[in-house]
Amino acid sequence: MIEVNNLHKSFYAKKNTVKALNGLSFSAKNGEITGILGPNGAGKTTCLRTLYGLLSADQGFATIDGIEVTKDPLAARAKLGIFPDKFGLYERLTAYEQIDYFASLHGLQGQAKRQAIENIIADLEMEELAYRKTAGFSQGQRMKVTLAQALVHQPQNFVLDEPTRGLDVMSTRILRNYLNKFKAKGHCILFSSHVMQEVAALCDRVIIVANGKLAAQGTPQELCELAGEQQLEEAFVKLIGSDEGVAA
Ligand SMILES: Nc1ncnc2c1ncn2[C@@H]1O[C@H](COP(=O)(O)OP(=O)(O)OP(=O)(O)O)[C@@H](O)[C@H]1O
Repeated sequence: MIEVNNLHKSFYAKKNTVKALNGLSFSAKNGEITGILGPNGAGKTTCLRTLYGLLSADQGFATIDGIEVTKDPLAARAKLGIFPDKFGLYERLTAYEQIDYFASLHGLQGQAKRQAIENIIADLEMEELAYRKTAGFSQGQRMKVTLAQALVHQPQNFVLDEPTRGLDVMSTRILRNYLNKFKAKGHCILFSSHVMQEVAALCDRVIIVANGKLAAQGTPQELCELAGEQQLEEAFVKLIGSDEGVAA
């Protein structure tokens, strides 16, 4: 379970200050896929970076399975898989070596590590990719390696930032199927998006963020009812009070 409590974060430039988070609070439960939906610049990535421990909030806190991220970052990260917005692969490594590296960073060793790597490779049906260097991999292949390295330590919680950006239909379907399988095992999944169809198709609950704070939350159907609209896109525009930065 992931909880975000009254997060505030400002970025200071020479002439102006950007308030990226302005008192954002929500929770994402086990056995559910929760989507953070918001227009460009709403604060989604800033919120996720705070969860990973890459940014520290000016005020408020985030917890992963009850562990406060800033108080015990290593323990919190052990319970978290991260799928970042850019796939940073080490192109001279094979897919196996890449996954092995992340498994080691999470403290896995020896036979337990080998077993964990083999399990995730089998789970993602990437046996044919495993011993190839990742240089030249397609976006879909890179996505699989990124998923494998995020989940090799079998975290309870999985956070993804704009996971389907740049993926074709087949890769998007593979990712969605995998997230549904992961959810069925009782894991907590939180992902950010500004793509309506993706959120409507995948999410049990939606957190709508605008101007760094919660604008509304609920199931896609509840949000439509709240806004008196049939489509999530229309409901979203009504609930944030603008259509700026919205992607269909
Ligand atoms: N490192 C930074 N330095 C200065 N400003 C930043 C920094 N990171 C984010 N911001 C600003 O904070 C605000 C929120 O940005 P953030 O990336 O969290 O939004 P987002 O909802 O993820 O947007 P998008 O959908 O476009 O990715 C934006 O105005 C952005 O320009």
